[in-house]
Amino acid sequence: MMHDETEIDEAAAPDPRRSGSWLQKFGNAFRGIKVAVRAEVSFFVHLFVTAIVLMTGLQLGISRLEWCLLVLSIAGVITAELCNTAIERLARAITQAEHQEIRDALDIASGAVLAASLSAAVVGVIVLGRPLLAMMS
Ligand SMILES: Nc1ncnc2c1ncn2[C@@H]1O[C@H](COP(=O)(O)OP(=O)(O)OP(=O)(O)O)[C@@H](O)[C@H]1O
Repeated sequence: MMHDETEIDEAAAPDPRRSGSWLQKFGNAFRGIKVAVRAEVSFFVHLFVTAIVLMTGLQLGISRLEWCLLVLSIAGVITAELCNTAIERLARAITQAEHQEIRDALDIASGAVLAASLSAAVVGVIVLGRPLLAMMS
C-alpha cells in the first residue's frame, strides 16, 4: 500500500487556524512574540533600552504614576514593533515584487514605530531627566 504523507503530516501538525481554546490562543500569541523577537534585531535594541530605563527607574525611586507612564510607553513601542514585523511578514508573503501600496503600508508601519519611540523618549526624559540630573550633581 502507498504511504500517504499528506495524511500523516496533517495528523502530526493540526491546523493552527482551528485552535479554539484560550490556552491555544495564548500559545499562538506567545509564539508570535518569540518569532518576532528572534527575527528582528531592533527588538534587542528595544529590550536593551527597556532594561536601562527600568534599572534607572528603580535606582531613582520614581512614583507609581511615573512607573505607569514608563510601562505604557515601553508597551507602546513593543506593540508598534510587533505590528510592524507582522506587516513586513505579510508583505513578503504576498509578493516579492515592488508595489507602491506595499511600500506605503511598510513605511506607515515604520512610522508607527517611530512615533511610539519618539513619544516614549519624551516621556523618559520628562520622568527620569530631572531626578537623574539631581542625582548626578
Ligand atoms: N515589495 C515592496 N514594494 C515596494 N517597496 C518595498 C517593498 N518591500 C520593501 N519596500 C520598501 O523598502 C523599505 C524597507 O523594507 P524592508 O521590509 O526590507 O524593511 P527593513 O529595512 O528590513 O526594516 P526593519 O528593519 O523594520 O525590518 C520599506 O519601508 C519600503 O519602503
